[in-house]
Amino acid sequence: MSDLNAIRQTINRIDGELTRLFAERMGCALDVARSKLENGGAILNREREAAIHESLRTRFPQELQGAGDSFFTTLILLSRERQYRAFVDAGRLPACMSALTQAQPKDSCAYYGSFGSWSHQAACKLLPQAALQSAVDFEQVFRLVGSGEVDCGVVPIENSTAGTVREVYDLLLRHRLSIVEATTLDIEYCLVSTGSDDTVREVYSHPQALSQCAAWLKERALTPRSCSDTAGAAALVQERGDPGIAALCNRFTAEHLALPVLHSGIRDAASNTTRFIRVARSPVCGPDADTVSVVLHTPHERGALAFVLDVFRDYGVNLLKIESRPMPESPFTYSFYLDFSGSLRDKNIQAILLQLECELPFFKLLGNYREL
Ligand SMILES: C=C(O[C@@H]1C=C(C(=O)O)C=C[C@H]1O)C(=O)O
Repeated sequence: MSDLNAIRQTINRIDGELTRLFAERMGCALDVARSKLENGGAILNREREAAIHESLRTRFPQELQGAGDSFFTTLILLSRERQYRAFVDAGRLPACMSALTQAQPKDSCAYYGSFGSWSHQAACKLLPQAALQSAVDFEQVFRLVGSGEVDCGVVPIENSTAGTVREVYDLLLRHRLSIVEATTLDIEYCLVSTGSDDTVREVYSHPQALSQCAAWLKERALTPRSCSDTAGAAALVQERGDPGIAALCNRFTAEHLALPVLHSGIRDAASNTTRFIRVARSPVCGPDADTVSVVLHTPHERGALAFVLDVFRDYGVNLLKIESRPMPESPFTYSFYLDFSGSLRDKNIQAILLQLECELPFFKLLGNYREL
């Protein structure tokens, strides 16, 4: 036991020396940052880092080379993070913030689906005063906003039961739109039909709605049939007047079309919510914005994603979501979509954006917004 105490005392002494050396090295990093600010130059210098690693590797005993390399990788990462903070303190803001606008019009808004769809409901909640316009698919919402025909658009991005709306993520990457607001709706469905429980065999709705009620439908041996959106499905049921078919739609649509409701409150999970985003042509950073969304590519090398996660840990930023999508033009490589807590007004967030923007092969700010 006394041996253990003695060893721990030695460890404490070493930690003390390391602490002093660490602070001294970080001070040097700050001096380097000041020099780079004065004379120009990027913070990341891969050649210099490779040379440091190379020269130190041979100085570690064989069995410590891997750990030693990781130790210096972390040390140098902390040194660069210190420098990005110094850059931000000196007024160097990330390029992705240059497009930020204070306010933008929101008089007109396109939403996905027919009148009465969940996206329509979300648009009514976010913009009760705006002139709303229906769009046949997600892409059309993005096109209407991008071309300036409408000020903004509302689309679903994620459901707590069925998961991510993948097409919307892909559109966010392809189009130059920003997320400016988000909201969640509690989702449950009505089964509407001109027939009855005895006659209905097929149920029409949007694939997401069908998947959120898949068990309910299966239990009753009802065949799911996909169509463009929930409100469109209800309109189809009304048009056809076929007692063999029904639709899953929201109560607003059922009442609007005055369709008989055979069942209500339908959803497989006890809680079922969908998040919607409002997209516009330029990013904003309102005083109450608390969520940042970005999309990035990492190099195809060992530890590339771990680097991104380490950066978030080091800056003390809380990651809310990470989603990956394949990049069809380069098979088996991925775009990563990250949501995290924070505001672009915060210097810590500015520094993390500056670092990711400078150090990754691709980085795009998708928006800074608040969930209403
Ligand atoms: C300190 C510098 O900046 C960065 C950090 C390094 C480090 O901490 O050793 C090395 C190279 C750069 O990526 C530098 O350029 O020397």
